[in-house]
Formats: sequence, structure tokens, C-alpha cells
Amino acid sequence: MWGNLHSFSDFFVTGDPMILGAQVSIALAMIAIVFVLTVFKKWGWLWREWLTSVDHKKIGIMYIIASIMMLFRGGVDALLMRLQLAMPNTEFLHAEHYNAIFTTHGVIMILFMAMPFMFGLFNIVVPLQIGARDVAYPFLNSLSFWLFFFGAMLFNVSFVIGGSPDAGWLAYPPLSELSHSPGVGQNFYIWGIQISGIGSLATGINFVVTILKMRAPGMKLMKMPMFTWSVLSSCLMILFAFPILTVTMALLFLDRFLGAHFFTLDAGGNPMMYINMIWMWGHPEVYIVVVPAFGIFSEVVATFSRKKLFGYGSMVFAMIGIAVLSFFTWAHHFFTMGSGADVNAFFAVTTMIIAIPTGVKVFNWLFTMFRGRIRFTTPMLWTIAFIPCFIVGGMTGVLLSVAPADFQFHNSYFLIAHFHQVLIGGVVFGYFAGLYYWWPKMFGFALDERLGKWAFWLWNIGFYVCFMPQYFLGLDGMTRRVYTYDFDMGWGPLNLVSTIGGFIMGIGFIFQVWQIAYSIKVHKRDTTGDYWDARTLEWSIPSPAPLYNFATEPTVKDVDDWWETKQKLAKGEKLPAKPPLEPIHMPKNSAIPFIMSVCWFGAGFGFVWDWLWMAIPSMVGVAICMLARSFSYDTDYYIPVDEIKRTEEAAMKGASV
Ligand code: HEA
Ligand code: HEM
Ligand SMILES: [Cu+2]
Repeated sequence: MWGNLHSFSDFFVTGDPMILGAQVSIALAMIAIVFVLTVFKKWGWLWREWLTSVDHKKIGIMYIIASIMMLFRGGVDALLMRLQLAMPNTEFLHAEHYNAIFTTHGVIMILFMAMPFMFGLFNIVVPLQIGARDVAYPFLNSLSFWLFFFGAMLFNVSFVIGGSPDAGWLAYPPLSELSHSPGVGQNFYIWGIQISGIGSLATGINFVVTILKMRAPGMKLMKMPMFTWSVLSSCLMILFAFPILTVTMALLFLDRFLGAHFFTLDAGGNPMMYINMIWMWGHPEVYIVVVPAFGIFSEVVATFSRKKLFGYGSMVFAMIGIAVLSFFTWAHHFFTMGSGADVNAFFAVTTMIIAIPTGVKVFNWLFTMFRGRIRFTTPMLWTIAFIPCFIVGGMTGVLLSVAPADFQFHNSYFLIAHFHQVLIGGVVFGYFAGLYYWWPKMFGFALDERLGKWAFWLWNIGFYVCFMPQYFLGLDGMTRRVYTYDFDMGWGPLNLVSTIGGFIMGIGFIFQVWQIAYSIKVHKRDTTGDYWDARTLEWSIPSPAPLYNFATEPTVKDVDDWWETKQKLAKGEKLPAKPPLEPIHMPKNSAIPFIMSVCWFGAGFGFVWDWLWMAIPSMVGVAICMLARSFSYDTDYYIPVDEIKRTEEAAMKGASV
């Protein structure tokens, strides 16, 4: 029970200047934060307004802040790797360090950047888009956020305490078993993912219920905005995929902790079992993160083409089709591992079929733009750039799905280029489009377009410069996960170009941070609530939305209900009178999600080090939190009518409608 801690240097990673630098800067940053909060007396505010909040809008903002920080960390990881690959004859990163960095980069980008960014947008947009006052389970929503947050922190802590995992982002055994990875890094991996994964599953449940049960009267399923549809498909995938991840991590933990041999060849286990299970989650996972991006593009393209989205019904069916098919393609990740021709053929065909619904969507976006009066705002630019980028990335995916060809492409830089192209060109561009699009709704002021366009071009140019050469490197035989190569292979120049592209994207990111800082300073206020002259319900209320979102429950008649309402108003038609204000039922803030997640963090940290003295009391803490919640009855309140009136009047001052 005293675990695998032998000395101080096992605990604090020492001896590496980069890690020492990180330790010092984290310590300094923490001191600075504590100092600022204390000097400005902001602790109470932070606790009451944010850490204990169950308001979906605030939770959404916290998700996005955390994910942007993670984008920074994942991006620094990426650039360090790119530097090493541009200088293969140096030991800028030595082999072990390189392994650790591609592992943390992959995990952080997918699980701690893409997922929370996506959840942030779900939280901010979905209740507003369907005319609801909050999500179905606000308390659970807060718990999900804090589980994600502390899971991510636990994972990140490994960099300075104990050492990072280094068995790849999906931790295949036997490499990830105790015999091959005796350090604690892999334990951090398991517990970081396990804790945040439970949060993700809970979010999936929450949004499925929210969307199915809390839509405004009149909003039939086939009248939901396309983003809401994409969230529903993504969350349905989460419901089926994340339990597999939880079980896989639990079994790997049992292997490492108790010597259970689920995934070792001795004592009857089988590593192929792990590989199947992790991809049964892992493949749907990439669609879980990309489908909401499709939803965002659909909203943006309709708003800025000033046209109804083309092919609503086919969009919905395409999305559901992708969600279902995504569970039947997992084995394309290991065509080369000996499943046999029949199995490979089956999975090759199912994979190729996914190109069809995806293609339907692409054509729908193009047709929406066709003959539209397009406004080239930043959200629209990201959307337009996404289309060719994703088509090329998707097409190279189809090439990979040709099983015999994959024997050549597998684990080469061709694969690396494919997935970065769909992940950056699809997911990252999509979420950026979403952030730029909904920013005025989140904060009530707009982002500076000029700096935004700089960031856009830098990211785009950087992207192609970075990843296009990698296809050729892959075809030339360069494999993934190598930190050096012989200069005689002739890979040097293209790698150098690729690295330059990576840094151009890095500059793009700096421009975005600058853009946000600048826009906060300039504070170009949006008084209309409908900054882009958009189409869906979230734009019918003031920006930022009041605590209760809708003073009176909206009724919905059309797909783009707000747009139709505006048309009617313009024609001078009278709208039906709004019902009188009534007190609004709201959930109360709670400290339990935060405290419970801290306990989970403690338990995770304890298990990482085999410190049962820490893990068990922390788990007891978790149980006490659950009990405390079961016995708390004072969980809601009503906002009185005169307070609603006051808020509405203040918000509507200067508003157009
Ligand atoms: C958002 C993430 C994302 C998305 C959307 C996709 C989309 C696709 N992926 Fe990709 N993929 C990854 C992320 C993603 N992938 C990751 C992370 C890995 C590697 C993980 C690792 O090993 O670490 C991977 C690996 C991977 C492999 C494994 C290769 C190997 O390990 O050797 C394969 C093989 O089939 C594959 C195929 C596909 C296909 C066919 C699609 C399709 O969905 C693409 C469909 C889209 C189009 C085709 C373009 C638009 C369509 C048209 C314009 C219509 C006309 C086109 C045709 C009829 C062809 N992907
Ligand atoms: C900002 C630009 C980015 C650059 C320059 C970059 C660069 C890299 C590099 C150099 C590798 C290691 C390749 C290898 O040696 O095998 C890598 C791996 C990876 N990247 Fe990125 N990346 C970027 C963004 C992203 C994003 C946004 C995501 C996800 C949303 C992502 C997901 C991954 C994954 C999953 C791996 C595989 C890790 C593994 O092999 O275990 N990357 N990336
Ligand atoms: Cu896949």
C-alpha cells in the first residue's frame, strides 16, 4: 500500500531542464493567481459565481477556457516534436521524451481539448437553441464539468510529478502493462481518462435527455436546429461508446494493479482484446467530435448565405447514418494485425460507406451557399476553408480504408497527415467557427474581425504547409512515432517545411489570443441580441442571455423560427401576444460537484501511486458527497416576476426587437 514511491526523485520529475522550467512556471503561475485573487478579494466571487455554478452558460464558458488552455499545452507539445523532427541529428528531445510527448499531445488534443471545447459549445448553445431554461440535470452538468476538469488536471500533473505516460495515445498493451511501463505515467493516463470519461458519459446522458424532453412547444424533432441535431447524434454515440472506454480502462487498471492478465498473453489474456475494445470506443470518438462541427458549419453556412439550409432532412439522416455506421468500422485501425481477408473486407466496405453520408453533407453545404448572398465574416471563413480541407482529409481516409493498400500506409506519416487534416480541418476549424459565431451571444460583445482574419489565414496557410508534405513523407516510407531518422533517407527538407507550417499555426494561435484580449479591451457591445442577423432561437433573446434564458417560453412553428418571426415583423404582421410573466423555477448552485471531483482527484492520485491510505478515504469522500446530495432537499428556487421584469428591461434597452 505504500506503492511504488521510492524516493523524492521518483515523485518530482527531476534532471530535465524543460520539466524543471515547467515546474517553476506552474508554481509561479499558481502563486500569481492566488495573489491576484487575494488582493482583489475575488475568492468569494470565484466560488459563488463560477466554481459552484450550475448555470449551463457559465459551465460552457469554463469548459472553453479549459480547452483553450489545453490547446496551448497540446500545441506546445506539437511544436516541440516538430522542432525535433526538423533537427533529426540532435537530441533536442531524446527518444523517451519524444514518446511521452506524442502520447500526451494525442490524449490532450482529443480528450482534453476537443471534447471540452465541444461540451462548452453544447452547454452554451443547446438550451438556448431549443428554448429551454437549462439542461435537464443542471447539478449533473456541473459534476460533469468538474470531473472533466480534475481528470484533465490529474493527467497533466504527471508531467511534473511522477512522469508522463509514453505508450501512445491509446496505450496498447503489452507496452502499457506494468511489465513494460513500470512507472506511474500509465496510471495517470488510466485515472485521468477514467475520471474525465465518467464526466463525458454523464454529459452525453444529460444532453440526450435535454434535447428529447425540454424543447419549446412546437419544436418537433424535425424542426430542431441542425446544431441541436448534431449534438443529439454525438451524444447518442457517447452513450454507446464511452462505457466501452470505461470498461477498457478498468480492465487495464486491474492488469496493472492486481496482475489480472486481461490483456497479457500469459495466463490466458489477449492484447488483441484491448485493441478491439479501445477502437470500438476510439473510432466512434473521432465522429463524436466531428459531428457537432458539422452542426456548427450548418448553422454558420445558412446564416451567412442568408438562405435556409439546403436538404434539412438529408442532413439529419446523414448524421444519424454516420453515428450508426461509426460503430461498425473500428477494425480498419488494425487491418495489418491479422484479422484475415474476410474481416478486413467487411470493415473496409463499412468504412467506405461512411463517405456517402459525409458527401451528402458536403454537397448540402455547397448548395446552401449556391446563389446565396454570402457574408465573409470570420465564422464563415472557417466554414469555407473547412470544406476543401475536409474533402482531401476524408478522401485520404478512403484511401486508408482500402485494406491491402493500408499495409503500406499504416502507421506512416500518410496516416498522420490524414487524421490531422480531418481533426484540424474539421474539428478545430469547426469549433473555432462556433466560438467566433456564438461569442457575441456568450459575452454580449463581438470579437475583432480584422485580427480574426489574420489568425484565420495564418492557421490555414500553416496547416497546408505543415501537413501536405507529410503525405509525401508517408509515401516515402517515414513511419510515425520516430524521433529521428537518417539524413540519407532524404526526409529532411519536407520535415523542415512541415515544422515551419507548424510554427505558422502557432503564430495563428497567438493572434487569436491577441484578438480576444483586444476585443475585451475595445468591447464592441452588441445591443441587439442578434449580432449576425441569424436564424435560430438563441438569437431572439438578449446577449449575453439572462440567467433564466427565456422570460416566457417561446413557441416554435418553423425550422428557422427566429428568422421567420423577423420576416413576419418586417412585413408588419402582428405576432401573437406573449403570455404574462410567471415566476421562473431555477436550480440552486451547489458546492457538491466541485468537492466530489476533488475527492475523485484524490482517489485517482492515490491509486496512481498505490497509496490506498489516500485512495480509500477519498473514495469515502465521494460516497459522502453522493449521500449529501441525496439528502439535500433545498435544491431549487423561483425567480420572482418583478426581478424578471427588471432584468428584461435592462437588457432590452437599446435592443431592436
Ligand atoms: C475527426 C476525425 C476523423 C474523421 C472525420 C475521419 C474520417 C475518416 N477516416 Fe480516419 N482517422 C482519424 C480521425 C478521423 N478520421 C484518426 C485520429 C486516425 C488514427 C488514429 C491513430 O492511429 O492514432 C484515423 C485513422 C484512419 C484509418 C486507419 C488507418 C491505419 O491505421 O492504417 C482509416 C482506415 O480506413 C481511416 C479512414 C477514414 C475514413 C474513410 C473517413 C471518412 O469518414 C471520411 C469521409 C469523407 C470524405 C470521403 C470526404 C467528403 C466526401 C465527398 C466529397 C463525397 C465523395 C467521396 C467519395 C465517394 C470517396 N481513418
Ligand atoms: C497545431 C498543430 C498540430 C501539430 C503541428 C501536430 C503535430 C503532431 C506530431 C508531430 C505528432 C507526432 C507524430 C509522430 O511522431 O508519430 C502528432 C500526433 C498526434 N496528434 Fe497532432 N498536431 C497538431 C494538432 C493536433 C490536433 C488539433 C489534434 C486533435 C484534435 C491532434 C491529434 C494527434 C494525435 C491523436 C496524435 C497521435 C499520438 C500518438 O501517436 O499516440 N494533433 N501531432
Ligand atoms: Cu477509425
